[in-house]
Amino acid sequence: MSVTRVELAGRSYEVRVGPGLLEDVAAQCGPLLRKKAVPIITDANVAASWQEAVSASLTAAGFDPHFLVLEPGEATKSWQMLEQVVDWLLAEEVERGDHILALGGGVIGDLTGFAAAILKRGCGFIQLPTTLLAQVDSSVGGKTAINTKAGKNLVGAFHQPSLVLADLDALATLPSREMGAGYAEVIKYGILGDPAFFAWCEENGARVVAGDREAQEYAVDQSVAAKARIVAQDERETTGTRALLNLGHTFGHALEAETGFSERLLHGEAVALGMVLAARFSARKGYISQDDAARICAAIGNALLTTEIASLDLSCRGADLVAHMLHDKKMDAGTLPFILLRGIGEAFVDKQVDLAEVGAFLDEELAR
Ligand SMILES: NC(=O)c1ccc[n+]([C@@H]2O[C@H](COP(=O)([O-])OP(=O)(O)OC[C@H]3O[C@@H](n4cnc5c(N)ncnc54)[C@H](O)[C@@H]3O)[C@@H](O)[C@H]2O)c1
Ligand SMILES: O=C(O)C(=O)C[C@@H](O)[C@H](O)[C@H](O)COP(=O)(O)O
Ligand SMILES: [Zn+2]
Repeated sequence: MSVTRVELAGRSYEVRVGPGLLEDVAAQCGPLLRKKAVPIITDANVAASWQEAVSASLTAAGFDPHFLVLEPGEATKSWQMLEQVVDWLLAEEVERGDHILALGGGVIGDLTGFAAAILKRGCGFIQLPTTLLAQVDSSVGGKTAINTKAGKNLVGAFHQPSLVLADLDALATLPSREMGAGYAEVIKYGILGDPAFFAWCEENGARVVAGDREAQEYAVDQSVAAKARIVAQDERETTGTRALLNLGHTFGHALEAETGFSERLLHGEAVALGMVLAARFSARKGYISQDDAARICAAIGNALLTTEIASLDLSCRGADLVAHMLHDKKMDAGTLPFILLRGIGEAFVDKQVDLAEVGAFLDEELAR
């Protein structure tokens, strides 16, 4: 098992990565569980594969696990589900000093984390991420949120977990499309800040997605270390450092909104397309070479991810995607900062982007 600490004044916590962590959840969570009853939020797909193991570990240690099993999918990050979760936690008599367990992917982690942030003005929670995406990204760093009609993650809070247990065994039951989507957030760390890791991804990305355990372990460890470093520097995205983790997301969230937050386009798939667009737009602006943009597209495509928005068959124009972007949380006094690239491993925040130019660029991409 490897351990990375997310260093935050007074609220540091461990991210443990390794096999067998869900089967050992009772011992791993140890003193964080103060009461016999343990509230656990999960979804039906995760429950089918992992509820029994988690339940057995807790029961054997004298705990009484109580599960709330939700519908899988992005639509679960909603006001309605938040209300259901909060009402259930209140009925469970969860107190501020208690910990709620989030067993699942980013949807369950973001929703449970937000419920924990607002329940009794803030109680504890533990992330048990079961997707590649959640292990490398969403379980670490304390961004929690739900979606609203206006867009992605628009209501939420920064609320850090007390512990993250990333069990590599969980990846064995993950559908391959979800593995590809998670891989987008892995290669993101290379593209935004680590050319050596990007080169490793070029060589090994296909192995990660195909389920090679050694490659997955390396990818998760490197990603968690990168995210922990950035979050420790800029927890609340105020200095610009954490904003780099939004590489591909301004384009990506607009694509998710346009496709109705549906199965048509998963978050990671949208981020993959968004990073391709950020790379091509950076090349168009002369910030990076066409060769580097092509290298980024090829590395993303190698992991079986779609790299052309034209393949989505959207019936919209560039300006419609730009309209979605105006809800981006990075909007600042009428300008929208974009995360662009000066090179592979050199992302930066560009506050001078002309949205009309973005619209025209997207019209070309939609027609490619
Ligand atoms: N908070 C953050 O920093 C952050 C970072 C990245 C993404 N996100 C959010 O995360 C969400 C996407 O997360 P995701 O990709 O994990 O999606 P998800 O939570 O919807 O999980 C993907 C699918 O895999 C299933 N699943 C999960 N684990 C499984 C397992 N081990 N075996 C079998 N099936 C399993 C789920 O039921 C679901 O159908 C988006 O809402 C995105 O906005 C948040
Ligand atoms: O942790 C961060 O910071 C990120 O930006 C990680 C992203 O992968 C994640 O999708 C995040 O939720 C997007 O941030 P948002 O602030 O645009 O919702
Ligand atoms: Zn993301």
